[in-house]
Amino acid sequence: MLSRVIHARGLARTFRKRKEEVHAVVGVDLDVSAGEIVGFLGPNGAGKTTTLRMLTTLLEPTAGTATVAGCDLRTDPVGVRRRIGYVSQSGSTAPEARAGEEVVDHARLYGMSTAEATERGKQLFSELDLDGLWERQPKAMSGGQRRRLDIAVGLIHVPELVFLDEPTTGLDPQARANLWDHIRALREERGTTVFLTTHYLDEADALCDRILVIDHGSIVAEGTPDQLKSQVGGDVLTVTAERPEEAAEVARLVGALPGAEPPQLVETRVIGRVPHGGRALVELVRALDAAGLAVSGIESRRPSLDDVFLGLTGRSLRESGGAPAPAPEEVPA
Ligand SMILES: Nc1ncnc2c1ncn2[C@@H]1O[C@H](COP(=O)(O)OP(=O)(O)OP(=O)(O)O)[C@@H](O)[C@H]1O
Repeated sequence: MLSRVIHARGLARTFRKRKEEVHAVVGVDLDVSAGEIVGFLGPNGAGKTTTLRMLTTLLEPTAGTATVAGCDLRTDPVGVRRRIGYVSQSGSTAPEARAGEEVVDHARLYGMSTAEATERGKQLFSELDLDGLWERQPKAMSGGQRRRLDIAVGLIHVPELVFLDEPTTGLDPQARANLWDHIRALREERGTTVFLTTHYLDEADALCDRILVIDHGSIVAEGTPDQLKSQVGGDVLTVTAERPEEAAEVARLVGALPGAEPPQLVETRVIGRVPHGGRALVELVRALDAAGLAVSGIESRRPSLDDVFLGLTGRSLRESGGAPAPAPEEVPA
């Protein structure tokens, strides 16, 4: 069995603001194995950053226990800090400093010599596509370069586990995909364990081996992206009636498909859930034909992580600032 790099039980944090109590995290259990890339997904205010700040010793839990990188969070926070890297949402580099100096200064805090830190820093710059930027000030870098510099700072002391808080927020799609490659390379080439928070469903889907979904301070689901999607069950069927007055009849036929759940009708669009999209499509086309009903579009798609999220939290991640789910394939009728 792979060794466990994070093992947390009942981790909780309550904030007290004047007389009000905010239960930001209420009893989180989580396990992360060595070499995993785990995504921590949740809407705004769900408790992601608070959990991360507890696991990285920046915030004391109100309750619960955890070992992180083999050290107890409460009794050996210094041991935890030595073994982990943490890249916060805002990053940690001063805009006026020289990039290389920032990295070396950070390494010196961990007891590395300047020579050792420079060598390792230059190697990291090369791995993270920052060649030629050693003397550059962060304020004169692109958003993607600055984010990769934050990651270089977080990795300079060769941590076995790195926490990334929303690593790609604010980056353009190309810079995001580029950073995903670098995060994958960390695991492939160094065996680094990565625990990251994200708002982006496509990021969690493309990058993470496993996803934990947090809402209102508790973990409400976990699994591989495919496992989570299969929890929703079946396929999503969308049919658009050509004539508005026939939409209700189209909905009736969709609802009558074997194993179908009652469909939703949104203007002329009928959205249903069926156990097997492919089979249902064939039956539906026949039934529509026999009833003389015209449709302008008909599609079947696998549930997206957004469908999972909607089912679990009653909110769409898209509404809470996430990226749109990939577009479904349209099958012209
Ligand atoms: N220092 C604090 N004092 C009081 N309440 C806080 C504090 N920090 C966080 N909270 C509250 O705790 C809850 C969880 O916040 P947290 O930042 O962990 O959420 P999040 O999932 O990281 O959100 P986001 O995606 O917006 O970053 C929120 O209701 C937030 O307002």
